Amino acid sequence: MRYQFEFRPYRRPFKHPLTTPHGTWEVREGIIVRLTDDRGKVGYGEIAPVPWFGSETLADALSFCEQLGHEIGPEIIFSIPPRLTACQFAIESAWEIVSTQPSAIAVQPELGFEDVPYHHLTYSGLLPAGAGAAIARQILWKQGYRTFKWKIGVAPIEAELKSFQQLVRSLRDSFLQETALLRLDANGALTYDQACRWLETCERLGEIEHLPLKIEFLEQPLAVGDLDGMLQLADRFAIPLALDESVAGLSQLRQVYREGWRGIFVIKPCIAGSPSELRQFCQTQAIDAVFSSVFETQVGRQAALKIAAELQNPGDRAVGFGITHWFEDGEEVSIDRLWTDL
Ligand SMILES: O=C(O)CCC(=O)C1=CC=C[C@@H](O)[C@@H]1C(=O)O
Ligand SMILES: [Mg+2]
Repeated sequence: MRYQFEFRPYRRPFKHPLTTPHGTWEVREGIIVRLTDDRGKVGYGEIAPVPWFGSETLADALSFCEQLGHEIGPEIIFSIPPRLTACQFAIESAWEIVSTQPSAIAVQPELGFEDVPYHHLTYSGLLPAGAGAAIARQILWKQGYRTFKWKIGVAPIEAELKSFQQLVRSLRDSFLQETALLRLDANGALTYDQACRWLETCERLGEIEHLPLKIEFLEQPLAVGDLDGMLQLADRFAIPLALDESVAGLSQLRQVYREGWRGIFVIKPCIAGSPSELRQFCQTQAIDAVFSSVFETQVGRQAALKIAAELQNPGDRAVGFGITHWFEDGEEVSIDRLWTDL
C-alpha cells in the first residue's frame, strides 16, 4: 500500500510561557503530517520535538520529512531512524489511523480537549513555578483538577521551599474534602543533597494534622546521567520517584529498566518513538507509568491519549495532559481546520 505523504510546520505561542530549569519555553513548534491512501482515507500525525529531552530537533525532523518525497509505504514508515523519535511517533500514528480507519473517506473524529473518548482518564494540571503556585492551585481546583504538577529547581532552594510552605498552608487552610495530589518536577536540576532536603520536607508533611495533600512523586530529581543517585534516593526515602528525561526515548526506557529502575516512568508518547514498540514494552514489562504531554496540538494529544488509555496502569495515575498551558488562540479548531490553516 502506498500513501501520499504531506507535512506542514506550525508554531504556536503558549498562553503561559513555561519556566523550567532548561529555560523559558514560549512557543511550541512542530510539524503536522498527513497520509492519504488511494481511496482518499486520511490519517494525521504530529511531530512535536523536545530536543532538550533528547528527541530530534525541529530542523532534523523537517530535513527528514523533506527527503521522504510525496509517496511512502510501510517499508519507510517502519524503518524511521530510532534517533528521530518524534518522527517515528507521528508517522506511525498517522499510519495507524489511515490503515485502520473503518470508513472509505474518513477523517479523524473532531474531538475537543474535553471530549476525547478517554473520559475515564483523570488529568494533572500544571502549576506555575514559584510563588504563584498556591493561587493557581485554587483556580485549577475549581476547574476540577485534583492532581497538580509543580516545577522546582528553577529558583534558589530556600525560595522554593518557602513557596512550598505557602502552598501547603493554602491547602491546610482550605479544609478541602478531597486530597490534592502534588507532583514535584525538578527536571534534573537538584543536587543529591537538595533532593534529600526536598524529600525530607515532603516526608514531614505527614505530621501536619488533616492536611489534604499527598506528594505523589518527585520527578527527575537528578541529572539524566545520575541513575545511581536516584536509585539511592529511592532506597532511602518513602516518597516515590519518577524518571522523565532519563526515559524520554524508548531506547533509554529499555536501558534504565535493564539497569534496575522500578520506580515511576514518565512517558511522553510523542517523543518516545514507535507507538507499537512502546505498547509492546509497556504491556510486557508492566511498568508504573505516568503519561505526559509535550504540549502538542490535539493531533499529537489524541494519539498520545489513545496510548495512555490503552496502557494506563492499575494505579490509574492522572495523565499529564491538563490544558493549562495551552496556546494563545484559545479555542481548539478541528484537525482538518488546523491542517488547512497551516
Ligand atoms: O507532565 C505534565 O504534567 C505536563 C508536561 C510537562 O510537565 C512537561 C512537558 C515537556 C517538557 C517539560 O517542560 C515538562 C516535564 O518535564 O515533564
Ligand atoms: Mg518532567
